[in-house]
Parts: sequence; C-alpha cells; structure tokens
Amino acid sequence: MLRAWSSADVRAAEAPLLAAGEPLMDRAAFALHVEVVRLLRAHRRERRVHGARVVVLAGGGANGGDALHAGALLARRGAAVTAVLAGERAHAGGLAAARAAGVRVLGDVAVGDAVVGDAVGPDDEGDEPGPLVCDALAGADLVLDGLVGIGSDGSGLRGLARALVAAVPTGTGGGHRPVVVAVDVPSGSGVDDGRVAGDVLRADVTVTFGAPKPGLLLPPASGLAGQVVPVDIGLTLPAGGVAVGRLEGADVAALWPVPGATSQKYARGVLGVVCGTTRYPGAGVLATSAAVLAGVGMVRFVDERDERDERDERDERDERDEREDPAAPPRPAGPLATAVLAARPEVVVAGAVGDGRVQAWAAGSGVDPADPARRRDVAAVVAAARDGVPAVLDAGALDLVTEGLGAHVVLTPHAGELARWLADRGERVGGVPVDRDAVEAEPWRWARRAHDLSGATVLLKGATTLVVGAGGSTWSQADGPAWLATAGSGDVLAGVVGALLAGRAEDVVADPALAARLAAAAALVHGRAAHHATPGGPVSALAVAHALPAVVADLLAQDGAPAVRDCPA
Ligand SMILES: NC(=O)C1=CN([C@@H]2O[C@H](COP(=O)(O)OP(=O)(O)OC[C@H]3O[C@@H](n4cnc5c(N)ncnc54)[C@H](O)[C@@H]3O)[C@@H](O)[C@H]2O)[C@@H](O)CC1
Ligand SMILES: [K+]
Repeated sequence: MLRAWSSADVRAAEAPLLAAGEPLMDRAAFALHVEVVRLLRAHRRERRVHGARVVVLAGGGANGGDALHAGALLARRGAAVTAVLAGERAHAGGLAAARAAGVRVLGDVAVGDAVVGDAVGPDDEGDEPGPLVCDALAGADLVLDGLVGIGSDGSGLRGLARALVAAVPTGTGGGHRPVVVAVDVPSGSGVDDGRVAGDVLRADVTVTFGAPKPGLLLPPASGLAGQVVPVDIGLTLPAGGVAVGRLEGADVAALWPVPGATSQKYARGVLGVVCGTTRYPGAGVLATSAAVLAGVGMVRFVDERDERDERDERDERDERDEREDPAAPPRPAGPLATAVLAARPEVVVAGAVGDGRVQAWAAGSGVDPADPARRRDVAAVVAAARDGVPAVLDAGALDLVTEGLGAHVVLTPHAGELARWLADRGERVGGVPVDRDAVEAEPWRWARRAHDLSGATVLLKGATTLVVGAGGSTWSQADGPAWLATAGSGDVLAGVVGALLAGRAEDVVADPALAARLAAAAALVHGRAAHHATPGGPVSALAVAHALPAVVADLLAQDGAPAVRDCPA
C-alpha cells in the first residue's frame, strides 16, 4: 500500500529530528542522486554518469538545497552539472557544496555579501532565462526540478521559476526532451490537494522524502508526477494521519472474499442486479458477467417488466386467489433476462426486487432515467440500500440518490455525472453550478463533497479513480490503461464492486470504512483486467470481464494469499 501524508504531518515528523541535528537533507540528496544515477544509466546511450549533462533548477528553499546537494554528488561522479538559481536567495549549504564540487552556477543570487554566477536574464529583472540557461536546458540529458517543494504557497509558480519551467524542452514534434526528475514534488503542484494552478514541469520520476504527499496520488497533479519513488529519511509519521492511499496487489488479495472448503453459494454472497433495459440489454450482460467472473456466489437478475406484464401478473394473481391456489407459476424470462441468460446461464432470474434474498445490490448501469418501469426497480434498490443493504448505484440510479445514505452504499459516477448530481443539489463554484471541468480540476474536493452530502462511499471514475469513504478516507487507483475508457467499462466495474459487496456484506455493514477499500480493490482489478485482456492495445468491456478470473487468480497466488480460506478481516 502506498500511503500519503500531508505536508503538515511531514513537517511535524521532521521537526524533532532536525532539532536533534539529524542530517535529513544529506539523506534526501543522497537518495535523489542514486535515483538520478539509475536513470542516466538507463537512458543514456553511453550507459554511464560520467559526461552526462545535468541541469539543476534550484529554488531558494530547502527543496533547492536537496537539488543542489544532489547536483554536487553527481558532479563528483563526473557529470557536467549546471545549477540555475531561481530564487531571490539560494540554500547556502547546497550552493557551497555545489560550487565545491565544480558545478557551474548560473543566477543572480546574493549569498551573504557575494553575488554569484552569471546573469540569468537579458535584463536586470532576471525573470527571463538567458542564453546560457537556454543552451544548458536544450542540451540536458536530465533536469532536476528543485524549484519548490512542500513550501509551495499553492498559487502556481511565479517569476523566474515559472519562466524556467517553460524553457525546458518538451520534445514536441519529435525533438529532444530531457528526463525530468521532480525533487519531493513537481514544483508548484498542489502538494496536499492535487490541484494544478499554472504551469508545472511534467516529471518522469518524483523522488519524494519521508512519505509521498497527497498531491502525488491525487489528479490532476498526480498525472504530472510520473513514477513516485518514496525515500525513507527516518521520519516517524502519525499512525492515524493517512490522507490518501493507493492499494497494491497484496492489499487486494487480503480483501478478496475467497471461499472456504465448506462455503456454499448463498453464504458466499448473492448479488441482485438491476442493470440494463430491454432496449439496452448490454449493461445487464456486462455487469452480470463481471460479477459472476469476479467470483460472486450467485447473481439474481431482476428482469424488466412492462405495464402489460404487471397487468397480466395482477390478473393471474386475482385468478389464483379465486381458485385459492397460492403457487405462482414460474414466469418465462423476458427479452432482457433472455439476453443475460444467453451470456451467463448461471444467473437466476427474479421477477421483481424483493423476490428472493440478496446480500447486496448493483443497480443503475444502462438504465435510462426516462424508463419508468425499470426506474421503479432501481428506486426499490435505493430504498433497500437506505434500509442497510450494501449496494453499488451507477448511472441511471444516481439521480435517485439523496442525503442520508451510509458508507455501505457505493456511488460510481464519472466526472460529468458527479457534476450534474452536485449541481442539482445547488453546489456552485465561482458563482456558477459545478460542471464537468470543475470536477476534473478538483476531483478530490468534489468527491469528498458528494460523500459529505450523501453519506455514501463515492467512487469517481477517471484515468485515476478516486474513492472517498467513511470519515473521508481516500483511495486513489491508477491501474488501467487509457484504452479502458470504452463503452461498457463502467458496467463491468459496477459488477465487480457488487461482487465484493455481496461477498463481504456482513463486514461492510459492520465496518463503515470497508466499502471504500473494496471499491478501490475493484478499481485495481478492473484496471489490471484491461491490461491482461489486451496488453498495450484496444480492449472491449466484455474482454475486461472475461479477464477477471485470471487476474484474481494471479493476485491471490502472487501476493501470498492462502489458496483456501473464509472471508479475511
Ligand atoms: N527541512 C529539512 O531539512 C528537509 C527538507 N526537505 C526539503 O525541503 C522542502 C521544503 O523546504 P522549504 O520549507 O524550505 O520550502 P521549499 O523549498 O519547498 O519552498 C520555499 C521556496 O519556494 C519559494 N516559493 C514558494 N512558492 C513559490 C511560487 N509559487 N513560485 C515560486 N517560488 C515559490 C519561496 O520563495 C522559497 O524560496 C521539502 O519539499 C524537501 O524537498 C528535505 O530535504 C528533507 C529534509
Ligand atoms: K520540486
């Protein structure tokens, strides 16, 4: 599990160690230089550090200090290092180490009484990179972004720092682009909330100290961090202070409901499904297939009834009453259930919500809000969820969701659906109703808001999926390829979430925070199934569902979970 701590928690953990004289910056800089050495060896044709051209962008705080110390270590290993000082001051220790190691320093920065380096800009303003800086950046093998770390004021980069970021070659049109390593965080990104205000240099790798910060896991900033490499510098972080986490395979294996030797299908969990309509049966097939293939004990699929069906049933019931014959004859499956049965003959068809017991529900995928018959079934599921039955509510169920649900209910909107749901409840930003762009700019903020308003666990679908559950516990999963943004993909995810809720229904009711972990686990397995179905290529939603058994088996085998057991804690 990857866990992020807020910058305040990290600072609080650093304080006693700094007071005791622990060399935290030396540890950080050493680990940073080791990662840079690895990258230079991997990326340079010469496969070595000697002669590599490294540019250090150094701000005036300790983040710049880390970068300058790392630059000094690289220079001592034979790299040609140029440091560009972007702040009104420079980290004195870092600058001294860099100069002593032979780093070329560019910048108009006063250190003590001395002015060091060359003028950066063509004018005295100093907020335009000059030709020396531009040449260094154009020829760099690797750029270290040490402009700002957790000391960022969150308003986006200013002045020369901003101009330097803009001057780093982006490689567009097939041109040269250096490897970019962010020091602690990509400079100027929202350290604690993942917001991106202004230009941020996109990193290939972020080497982060003490613990990952929330912004490294939260979109949109997480999309600029590249691979996150956490470095242990000896901090003791508060046990309860986790802001955001990311599940890994072993965590998911430990959560997955695995049957024991004596388990039977009812005890293993029955999922009731109200997805798809006669007109659009696909979502019913996909959600059901996903639930079955994710390993649920049984699916009870609620068939669609139109008004004529209901009238016939009423007449039939009246006739039976007259004959005093209580046994209802089995009703033939309608066209929707027939389509679902053709794909998944394991499914049991029910005539209505409430016909037969279920441990959890999946409802709303592929249900048109304008379809009155199917909507009645969805509304019945929402009512059951309100009464305490775990449920995943998707697409056509979302607008029936109001406040007062519990975290045992998982909502699965995408950004547009979440925006609509929030706007319908009067949520505004900048004086206008929340829209899709607002949700995409601050997905964590709005997912938390939806959780606060509904009481439900909120799974916000996207390239990075966020799950906010009881107490604001947040999981961020980025496990799938971009190809997963395809029709029907959300129906499959709803089926997997439903399977997990049904398989661990009692635990979900007992532990309010569990539904969020299960929803995050579903997102991980869904993403991995897409990779597994077509590595590197386009993928269909049904292929994702079909890849589920192999992915779950891999997880359970590779991550050391026992082969047979009952539901784990
Ligand atoms: N305190 C320590 O000994 C340690 C600190 N560490 C490093 O120190 C960093 C935190 O250092 P600081 O607290 O000095 O702060 P930072 O170095 O992160 O940021 C402060 C500097 O950034 C400038 N700045 C802030 N917002 C800006 C903006 N929007 N545009 C341009 N410049 C801006 C400030 O003027 C100041 O020069 C961590 O991120 C980490 O890299 C690590 O070395 C671990 C140990
Ligand atoms: K940085």
